[in-house]
Amino acid sequence: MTDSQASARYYALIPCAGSGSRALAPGAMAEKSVAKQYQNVAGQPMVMHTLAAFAAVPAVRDVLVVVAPGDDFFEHHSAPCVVRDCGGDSRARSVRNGLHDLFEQGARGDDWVLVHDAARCLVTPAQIEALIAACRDDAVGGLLAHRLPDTLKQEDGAGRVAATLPRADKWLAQTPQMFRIGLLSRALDAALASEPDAVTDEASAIEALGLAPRLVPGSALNFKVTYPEDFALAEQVLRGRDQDKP
Ligand SMILES: Nc1ccn([C@@H]2O[C@H](COP(=O)(O)OP(=O)(O)OP(=O)(O)O)[C@@H](O)[C@H]2O)c(=O)n1
Ligand SMILES: C[C@](O)(CO)[C@H](O)COP(=O)(O)O
Repeated sequence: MTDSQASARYYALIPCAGSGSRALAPGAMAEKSVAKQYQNVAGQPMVMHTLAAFAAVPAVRDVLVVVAPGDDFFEHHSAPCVVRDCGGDSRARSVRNGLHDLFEQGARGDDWVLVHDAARCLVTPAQIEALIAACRDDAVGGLLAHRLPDTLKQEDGAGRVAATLPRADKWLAQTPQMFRIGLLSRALDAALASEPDAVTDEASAIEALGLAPRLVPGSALNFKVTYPEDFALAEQVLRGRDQDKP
């Protein structure tokens, strides 16, 4: 093990500044709805489950949650994290702003950051630890991902199938995504300056530098709560885990 591997520090950064527009029930008004990540799932606001998973990973020294400007949720909820209201108008901008904050807190460029969606509340400590174990000696870093389980269709633009695509090499990107803070910060700055709409996750910014992040098998259950029906599924999984506890 090199000196830098031995002294590596791991931060978690949780982008939590979205609104969850796709999660609204039909007819619901966005301005009257609680943001998706704060809705109750299995007895707690969704983000609290996410934070509990990271709090159970001893390697993670600090968790930074990036919320939208003016968001006062954490003034009423106590959680083991630092909260900054530097969220941006896209996920990538929220993450980039959070990385700047980590530097201000004393993080170094060669420290690792695990970026994880607040809305991916089913992640487990074991999955986070598996990602760290797989990437800690990697020159680039990597992400949890899930092999595509279904046949993949391309649409013709009119609601019909244009083609069936090969899927053996296709994965669904999940989070956490783990990269060195300095590298990720440079990658996001460059991606946001050139193709801001294409940078939907951290790995895509790293890929744009010509690097190949490692794919680490996650789980179908580490899904992002995105659509209205996802809440019930997340609730069932979390309640099932509670029942399994001794
Ligand atoms: N400007 C934004 C947009 C999203 N996120 C966060 O990024 C994660 C993944 O985003 P997703 O859930 O896909 O996006 P939302 O914007 O919340 O939902 P939607 O696209 O349906 O409006 C979420 O934890 C969300 O809070 C963020 O921090 N800043
Ligand atoms: C980062 C991400 O969770 C990977 O699947 C996802 O891309 C975030 O959601 P979005 O809809 O792209 O904002």
